[in-house]
Amino acid sequence: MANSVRIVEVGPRDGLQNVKQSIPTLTKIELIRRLQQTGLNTIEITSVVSPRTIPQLADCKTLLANTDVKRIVQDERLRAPVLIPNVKGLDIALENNIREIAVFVSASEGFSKANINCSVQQGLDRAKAVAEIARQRNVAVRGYVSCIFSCPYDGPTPPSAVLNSVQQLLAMGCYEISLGDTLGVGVASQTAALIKFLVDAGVPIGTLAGHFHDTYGQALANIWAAYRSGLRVFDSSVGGLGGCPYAPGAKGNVASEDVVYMFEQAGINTGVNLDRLAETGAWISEQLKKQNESRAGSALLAKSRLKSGSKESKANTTASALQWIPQEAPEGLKFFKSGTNIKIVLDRPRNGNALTTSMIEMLTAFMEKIAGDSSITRVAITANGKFFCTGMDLGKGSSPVASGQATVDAQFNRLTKLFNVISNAPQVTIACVQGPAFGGGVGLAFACDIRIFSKNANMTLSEVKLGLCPATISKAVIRELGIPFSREAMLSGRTLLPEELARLGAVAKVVSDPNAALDSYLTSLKTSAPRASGMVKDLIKLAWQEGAGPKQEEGIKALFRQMMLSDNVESAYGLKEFQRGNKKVDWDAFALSRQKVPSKL
Ligand SMILES: CC(C)(COP(=O)([O-])OP(=O)([O-])OC[C@H]1O[C@@H](n2cnc3c(N)ncnc32)[C@H](O)[C@@H]1OP(=O)([O-])[O-])[C@@H](O)C(=O)NCCC(=O)NCCSC(=O)C[C@@](C)(O)CC(=O)[O-]
Repeated sequence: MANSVRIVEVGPRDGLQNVKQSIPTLTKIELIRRLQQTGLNTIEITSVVSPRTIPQLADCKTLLANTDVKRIVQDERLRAPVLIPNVKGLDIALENNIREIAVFVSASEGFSKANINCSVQQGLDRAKAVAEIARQRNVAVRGYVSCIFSCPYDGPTPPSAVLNSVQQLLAMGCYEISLGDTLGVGVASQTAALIKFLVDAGVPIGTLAGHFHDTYGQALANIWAAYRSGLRVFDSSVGGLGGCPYAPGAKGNVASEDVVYMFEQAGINTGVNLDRLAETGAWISEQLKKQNESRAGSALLAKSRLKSGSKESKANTTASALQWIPQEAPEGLKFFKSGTNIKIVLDRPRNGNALTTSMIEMLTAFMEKIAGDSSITRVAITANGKFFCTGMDLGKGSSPVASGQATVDAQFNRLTKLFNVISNAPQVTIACVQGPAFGGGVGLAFACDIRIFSKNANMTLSEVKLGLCPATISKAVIRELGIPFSREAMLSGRTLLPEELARLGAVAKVVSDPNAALDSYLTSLKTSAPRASGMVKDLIKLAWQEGAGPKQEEGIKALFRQMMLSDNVESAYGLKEFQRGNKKVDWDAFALSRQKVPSKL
């Protein structure tokens, strides 16, 4: 037996089309982007359908026109089929340079009539018209046959009916036929028997794929039986997204995480990063406010939370432990959300979390994105591994040091933008420094409003030892440490210890468990009103930038007016709560209740 299989991820199409609530296009695009980062090499991205037939995919044109989706579709390593019902849909796909499509037919008359309002043969003729044009345009075509075991209208499906559809789809040029147990009623013995029937009738085993739904909990057993019968391609849906329109409340597609787990545990390679897939399943389930239907995904995430050690697990057992939901994870970074809090984790531990060009840009873009999101009130920055951050990437071939003028200017702009966007964030920013920081890493921590330090963390403004100077970070460093201390620290390049930084007031807490301390600090800030916190930040900025001048006076007056005037909903609410005896207002609940535009996270 070959020891690898190909997983065809159908979540963004088959999964989402069965979800009841409306899903923002950006969420769909983000799902596709995350799936691509798991190593999956086939992702069915959408279906070009009439908005009336499938309202959930009404935004297919917008999605296909999106630049991120276009880039993903053109990625040579990826198959990104789009399901096409007719020639009109194909035209739209071709306009968007789709390189692969899928056509679909039913093996049973009743389902064909109900699903696409025509007979099986008419459906096959329609698929043929689409496939022929696609083939002429060098577009690969995949075929689906639904109701391989049973039809909700006609009952059991004869294997000969499946064979007829498979043979016609192959004849029209489909390179692969996915056999769909649409109702999820089949069992392993039926799966093996059907595959044998098809192969005995001359269907090459290498052209078949399995598409199993989990209505009766049989999907994995069917997949394993199909694998043992020689199939090497399986459709599945991340987080078990989807459902069965004929069995309300029943589970839909088998979860991709469960399939990957099963094969990888059996030593059969899927090429998929299961941890990333599990995080994606949890993320999309959270976005859709639904239960994560993947058992393997849920179990792996629970285990990794425990494993991430005494630190996180201990934190999670304390009263103030926060539940962090994974969000985007661009290279070298991980973003999490918990209520109105965001946690950014530098995640390039092998290189001490040194800041690559892409990390700086992604971090800046993320901070810019959340700056306008009134439902986010705090942002924490922390890191994985031994170091918090070893500063600018100094690696051979990746460092912009000793380059041409344009590269140097671009790096200056990049770093300046990053430190500015953090310094000017409307949210309260907290650096949770879990290990030593160097150069730009020190800048990152000092660009934040507040710092929590692990006992083994420290800071080194090491630039001078490398023949460099702490240029772009100096604004934030001098602001927080003051001129005499900064001068000595920068000139000596010595290690600054947590206690001396705490004595200066530059570090709020020195703790043995920084993750737990971060969670509990964030929880304690629930009683600080978000707009008032923004005003505090403005006051500090006025003192620092306009110290004792007329502009400081004017700025303070403007802020005073803002807080006192009757149209300040926050102070009006705070006062009302105080007068009714509530001394601990939950400002997170207030922020979420006032959110007008849905959060993009
Ligand atoms: C951190 C220790 C003490 C660990 O010292 P160690 O424990 O002996 O470990 P190591 O030196 O073997 O480092 C572990 C891995 O991290 C990598 N690494 C580590 N740092 C970086 C880095 N910056 N860029 C790229 N890679 C880095 C290092 O190359 C190695 O990777 P491997 O060789 O195993 O593949 C040592 O590696 C070290 O001294 N690193 C340099 C730290 C430093 O001086 N950073 C300042 C950078 S300059 C800067 O940030 C300029 C800026 C932004 O401030 C200018 C401005 O303000 O405008």
